[in-house]
Amino acid sequence: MEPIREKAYAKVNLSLDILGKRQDGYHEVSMIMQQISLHDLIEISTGRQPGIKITSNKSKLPLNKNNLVYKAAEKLANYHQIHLQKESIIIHIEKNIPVAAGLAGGSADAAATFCALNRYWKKEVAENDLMDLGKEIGADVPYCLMGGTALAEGIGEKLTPLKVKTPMWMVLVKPPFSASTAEVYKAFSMASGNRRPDNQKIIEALSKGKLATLAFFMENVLQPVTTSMVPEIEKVQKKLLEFNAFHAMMSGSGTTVFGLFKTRKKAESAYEKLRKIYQETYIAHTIHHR
Ligand SMILES: C[C@](O)(CO)[C@H](O)COP(=O)(O)OP(=O)(O)OC[C@H]1O[C@@H](n2ccc(N)nc2=O)[C@H](O)[C@@H]1O
Ligand SMILES: Nc1ncnc2c1ncn2[C@@H]1O[C@H](COP(=O)(O)OP(=O)(O)OP(=O)(O)O)[C@@H](O)[C@H]1O
Repeated sequence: MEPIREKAYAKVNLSLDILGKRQDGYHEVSMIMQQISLHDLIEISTGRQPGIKITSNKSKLPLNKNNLVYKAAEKLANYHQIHLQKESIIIHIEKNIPVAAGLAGGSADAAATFCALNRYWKKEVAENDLMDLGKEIGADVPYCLMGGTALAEGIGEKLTPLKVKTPMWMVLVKPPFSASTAEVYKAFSMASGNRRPDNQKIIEALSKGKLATLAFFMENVLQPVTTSMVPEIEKVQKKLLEFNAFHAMMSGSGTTVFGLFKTRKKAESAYEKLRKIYQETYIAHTIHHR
């Protein structure tokens, strides 16, 4: 049988606002999510030994139960009442998305695993049920299942798809330091007075293709928090702007910074310069389903 392949696309946060903290420690957010062409590849094939085996081209990735792909397989098997120990499946993760970078690489892999395994087992799951299973794995997983451009509220699971008039090119730079999402949220203070995004204005700007307005209202309230841990973020942002990005901002809890460009040519020119300075530099465009 031919292996089943599914692309797992990364995301960037065009905005990230925090509205409050819940009893369970999670934060109420309001953020605009954008899927991008940078992707991992999930490949399912039949193995020889019983159980699930995870392999990857990236040596540092956990290949055990801590991998979000394993958690996704476990949850989906449970839902379909399939006994994983009686299966013999190899899940290969071709990792291209930088790890612990604010680009939801692990969440995207989990979402793609759901889709690939449903095809492998020839099963279907109602969209709502799949979203609920995803939420149990991570706050970004429901969005990764939906893709495209969306407003994400609640802890990130309440999704509204958005219209975008103009696709965009971007260059992403992951400084050689990471930050833990949990630690960044923990260090955030509601009283910080950090600059906040105006999501309604961003939504309008996206639908009309008004890039200057979009740039004016984009903010990530976690950026100053992560920057205090990894000062390199500010340097990268300045470099992206110096190389003609019309806006540059940190994605998610960081540490990746992305710069938006008016043309593919401008993005390519910045990419060529930045990759000589930072090893983890990527070029991508936005992905739109509707
Ligand atoms: C930073 C973002 O990537 C922005 O899109 C997400 O908000 C985080 O999504 P994620 O990594 O899928 O998050 P999870 O794996 O569910 O949670 C990781 C940790 O981040 C914190 N967390 C996450 C989401 C949220 N709305 N509030 C939080 O406080 C919690 O401490 C949690 O223990
Ligand atoms: N399939 C996977 N891909 C990447 N990381 C994984 C995976 N499974 C588990 N992890 C672990 O999860 C942690 C976070 O990885 P991930 O790349 O998803 O972070 P992130 O891009 O910051 O996500 P987010 O933007 O959702 O906060 C890493 O420390 C890694 O060891």
